[in-house]
Amino acid sequence: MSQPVVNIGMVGHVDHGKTTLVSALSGVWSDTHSEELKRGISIRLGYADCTFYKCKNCNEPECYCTTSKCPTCGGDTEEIRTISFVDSPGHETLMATMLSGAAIMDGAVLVIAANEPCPQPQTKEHLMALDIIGIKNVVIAQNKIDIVSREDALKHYNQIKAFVKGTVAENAPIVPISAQQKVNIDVLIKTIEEKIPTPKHDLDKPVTMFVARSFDVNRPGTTPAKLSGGVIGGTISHGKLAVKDEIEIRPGRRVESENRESWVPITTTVTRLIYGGEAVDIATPGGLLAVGTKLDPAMTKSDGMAGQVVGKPGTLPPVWQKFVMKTQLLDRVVGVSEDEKVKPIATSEPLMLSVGTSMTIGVVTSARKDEAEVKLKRPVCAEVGSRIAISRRIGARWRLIGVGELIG
Ligand SMILES: Nc1nc2c(ncn2[C@@H]2O[C@H](COP(=O)(O)OP(=O)(O)OP(=O)(O)O)[C@@H](O)[C@H]2O)c(=O)[nH]1
Repeated sequence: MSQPVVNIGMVGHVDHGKTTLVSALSGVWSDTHSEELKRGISIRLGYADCTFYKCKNCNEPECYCTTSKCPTCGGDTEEIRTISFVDSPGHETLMATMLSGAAIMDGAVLVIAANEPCPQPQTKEHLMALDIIGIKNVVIAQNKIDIVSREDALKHYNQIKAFVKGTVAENAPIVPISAQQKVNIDVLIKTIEEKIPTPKHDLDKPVTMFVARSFDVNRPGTTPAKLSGGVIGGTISHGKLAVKDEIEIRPGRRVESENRESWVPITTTVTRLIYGGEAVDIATPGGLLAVGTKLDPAMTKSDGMAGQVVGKPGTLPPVWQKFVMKTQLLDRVVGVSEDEKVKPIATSEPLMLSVGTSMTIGVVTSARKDEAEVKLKRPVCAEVGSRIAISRRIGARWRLIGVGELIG
């Protein structure tokens, strides 16, 4: 397997088949967290790498697969590219996790099960999140066609068409599949190849990596072999990282002294770089990377470092404890059964802000017409101009209400 070059998100309503599809494409379960197995829903972001191949013999019709020998004719294939799938949870309470995953997606597969009317609430909410974060390359997988009649599948297809009208997915191709029975997976691969290109990466800029997960080395089954020390997982957005590099992690760790808190950047050394279980000496953008470090595993366990940003010392963007953002609110709150109107942002209200892979609560200290000043519970490391997904607590849940831009 070569190094992955693109991250593709699996998004959509709970139980519509995202994890099953990642498994059908990659041959592995993207997440085997014990709590998730018990509850039967994805709780954290799942990851899996998958190499796509094209058969050299079966040209009519073109044959795509995930194995180096063609499953149809047994002939040789050529490798196209390796993809990292980011499997997001579809449950409504886990929207923040979905948003932090969306920050590292270059494109997305919106999975919509054909045996339920479309749209379901998180089908809407996830599509809106892609729109807000600016993910334009979307493919729709109309899943579970094995359990509906042809007539119902067509009716459902038309529901999808009506639902995506006027959204970022208006022209997204819709591929009917069965992830469980592995039907039409080759067509889905071909469509992903056509619709979700590899982004252009700048290798000359100083390296920036967004941390989406982190582990201690003791988590069974998931930590690549031969790693010691704390492991951070995420994606490089530009630049390169090499084994033995000195790195800085920001905002870093919280320090409290004389009742005042501050955040101190962490420095450490890269000991291993691993893509999909394989060690490399140099890591480049695209794909999900595990970085072995000399950090104390207690710091990295249970996603403790998620939301941090990694770079060479002295090169990372500023850390903000408060900032002003330009805001643009949605007309209606999506993701609830009855859409309701979005009220303006008010002074003193808490908002959940997703900036890159970081999620933080920001209390509004001043609300103006299209701007809000917020004081953050946890600081973020971000460039001026970064996009911010804004959620508000409505009932018992955080709901996406708009998008912001960090202006200073
Ligand atoms: N009949 C049928 N069942 C499917 C298909 N794909 C998935 N399923 C089943 O649907 C259920 C949910 O599948 P998951 O892959 O866990 O769904 P998910 O979207 O990842 O769920 P969350 O991550 O919790 O939101 C499981 O019982 C799967 O076996 C399919 O193509 N056909």
